[in-house]
Amino acid sequence: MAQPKDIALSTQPDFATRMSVSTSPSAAFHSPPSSFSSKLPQRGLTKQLKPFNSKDIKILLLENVNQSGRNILTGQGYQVEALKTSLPEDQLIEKIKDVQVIGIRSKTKLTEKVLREAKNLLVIGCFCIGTNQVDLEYAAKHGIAVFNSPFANSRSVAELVIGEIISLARQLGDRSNEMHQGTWNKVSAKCWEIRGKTLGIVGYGHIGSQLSVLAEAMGMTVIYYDVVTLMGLGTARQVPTLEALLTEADFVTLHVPELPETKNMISTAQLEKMKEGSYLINASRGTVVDIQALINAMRSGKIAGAALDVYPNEPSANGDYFNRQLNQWGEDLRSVKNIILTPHIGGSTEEAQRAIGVEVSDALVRYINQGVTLGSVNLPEVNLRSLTLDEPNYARVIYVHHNVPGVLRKVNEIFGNHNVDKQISDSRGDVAYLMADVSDVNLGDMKELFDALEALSSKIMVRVLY
Ligand SMILES: NC(=O)c1ccc[n+]([C@@H]2O[C@H](COP(=O)([O-])OP(=O)(O)OC[C@H]3O[C@@H](n4cnc5c(N)ncnc54)[C@H](O)[C@@H]3O)[C@@H](O)[C@H]2O)c1
Ligand SMILES: O=C(O)[C@H](O)COP(=O)(O)O
Repeated sequence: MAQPKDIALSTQPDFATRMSVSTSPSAAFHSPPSSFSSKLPQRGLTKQLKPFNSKDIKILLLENVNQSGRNILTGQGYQVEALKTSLPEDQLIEKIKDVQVIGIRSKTKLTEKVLREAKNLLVIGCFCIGTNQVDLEYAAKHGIAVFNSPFANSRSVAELVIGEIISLARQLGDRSNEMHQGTWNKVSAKCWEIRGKTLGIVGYGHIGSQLSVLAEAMGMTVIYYDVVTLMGLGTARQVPTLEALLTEADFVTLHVPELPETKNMISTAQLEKMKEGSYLINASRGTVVDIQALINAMRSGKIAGAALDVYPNEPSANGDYFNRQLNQWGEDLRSVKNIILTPHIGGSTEEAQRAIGVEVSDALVRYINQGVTLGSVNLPEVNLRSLTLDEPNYARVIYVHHNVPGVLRKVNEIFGNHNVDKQISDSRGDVAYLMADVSDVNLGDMKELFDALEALSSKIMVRVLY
């Protein structure tokens, strides 16, 4: 049976040692889980936990998750099935029934309909930044944690956009296509340096702010619009409205999440506000730009160039799928001049994929083996110091429950005469997460605790690890 070893020393070096990736500014506000902090004094060596009502941990990885991540998961003894593509809904529903863990990227849609069938699912790993493809609320209400990698591909996206700004300003795509057709077409008309031009960044988060620094280093003036008031890096300046940004920028680049408010954020009215002969770049989500409106604006000459990395409908696998069947404007878009079309490769670099593989797999392992939710995007972030080999008869009880009055009293009644060595509880909206380490328990005690918690009306999910 491929299970986490009963009581084993963790042989994984810590994340920061294996991959020198940067940490999110917000990460500094959390204490690191103790499995990260091998240099801190510990009472004993960390014990790897497993469920008392033991089942194999089966994991389905879709969309070609990087080998770095697969190695960590198989190294834990989990059963891992890895596929290169995403799956059509009917096949996904069949496969997801069987697994405790699913790893996806941006294509796999984990809707309520799919998740309803995922009766064994404990946790979802999004091996990417975006989590819009998952019904986060449904998952939370069913005790399914969701993790992502919030910034490991930000630099890759920012670098791609820098390349596109220069390529659009110099019409590189068209010149290269012409040469591939055997045509020598040496022109300077409407080809520009980017020095001294204004870059307008919509969404000044992880990617937008990275891009800001790179663009300024190349002599661009940077302005940005964000719904949150944020300090600009370097001499970048926040503008109060999207309209102010559109009227001032020579290049507009979009780095907002997919939300109802960002759907068609750039459509005919916004394109009309943009400067004559300006450029538009979208490497965020396909729903953010009204593509038919963009085609019209480019045909009229209002917009001099565009780069798109994302589309409302994207195919689940590589192949000749970018056509009218996928998106009805497909062929029109392909016929426009000075438009760079890329197949959602903003985060597709070796560096980013390797780092994401490690970061998300580490989060999954911590969650599966220890119940730690640090970094979860849909459950409260809860951490409890790891159990050690000095604590052999302990059980870690995890109780995910509806956030209603009176639950803690009932839970503590169930703990009854046991000694609760440490306990923590937090809530996020309607869902609360409690973790407690109980000492001096045997397998029979664990079953009793499990059954009693299962019977509570507030229960969403119970796990007992030892
Ligand atoms: N093309 C790719 O391969 C690729 C790779 C990574 C991320 N992405 C996409 O890029 C998006 C941005 O990534 P990030 O890491 O910078 O995200 P982030 O969360 O760090 O930053 C997003 C910013 O957008 C702002 N924002 C939200 N709604 C807004 C609105 N209506 N108007 C203006 N600003 C708004 C937020 O306040 C935040 O500052 C992701 O959500 C993802 O969809 C694409
Ligand atoms: O959300 C993301 O990180 C990007 O859109 C990249 O998605 P991908 O991993 O599917 O390329």
